[in-house]
Amino acid sequence: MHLNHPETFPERHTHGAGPSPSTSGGAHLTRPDGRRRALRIGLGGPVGSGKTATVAALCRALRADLSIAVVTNDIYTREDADHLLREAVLPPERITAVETGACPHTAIRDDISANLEAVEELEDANGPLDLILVESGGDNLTATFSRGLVDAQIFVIDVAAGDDIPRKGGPGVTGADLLVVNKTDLAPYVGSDLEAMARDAKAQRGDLPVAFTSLRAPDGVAPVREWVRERLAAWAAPDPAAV
Ligand SMILES: Nc1nc2c(ncn2[C@@H]2O[C@H](COP(=O)(O)OP(=O)(O)OP(=O)(O)O)[C@@H](O)[C@H]2O)c(=O)[nH]1
Repeated sequence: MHLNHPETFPERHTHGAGPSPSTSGGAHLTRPDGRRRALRIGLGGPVGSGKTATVAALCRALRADLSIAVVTNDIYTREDADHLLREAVLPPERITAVETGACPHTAIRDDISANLEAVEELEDANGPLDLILVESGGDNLTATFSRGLVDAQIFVIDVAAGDDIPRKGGPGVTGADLLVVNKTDLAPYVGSDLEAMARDAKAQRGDLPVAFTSLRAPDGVAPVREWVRERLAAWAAPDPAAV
């Protein structure tokens, strides 16, 4: 148990390579060697919606072509990082766990220093990287990432938690760059209406994209993977402001 004030001193555990100097703020787009830094994508959403499963599936789907690292945020444990390590989705030195204390959202939205340091150290130790995935600890529907920490954010909800979640809105549902409605395989068992969820999401989000996924299906992460690839292509373009 960690007794530090959770909002001020999130703790961090890095595997493999030791610390290296923190060199750039979250808003800086280039590394000291002039290369563009990795695209940082945050994944947030309620407890158990499938954030870790999505991160694992993305790593498996993209690791052959891309250099990837992951930061996980858990309240008092390092369960998500341990899960990713057990599943061997990436080498250990590419996975860092931040322990956030009581309020997971503060470490990705308010005091982002531990997460920023983690992404910078991952890139310094393993870099140059193409992509860093930052997984939030499971939180409520209001958890969103600071734009100083990530360049784009994915909000993951699941159909088993109720098909009225898109209708209720909230900053994650309305404002995330990609809304993922996961566990579509469970819809028939829990009586969730996927078409109504799609309609409600459209009403809340306008033209912002929505991906329906079942990670139980072969290549079920495909719509998210394709969205990430589009983001990466825009990031590599001469004007990354397009991301
Ligand atoms: N049926 C089904 N189960 C899924 C799917 N995606 C994830 N799960 C399961 O849902 C449970 C929670 O998934 P996680 O990926 O741990 O969820 P999380 O959002 O990371 O959870 P926290 O980190 O605790 O907030 C696990 O048992 C997963 O295997 C899916 O598409 N369909």
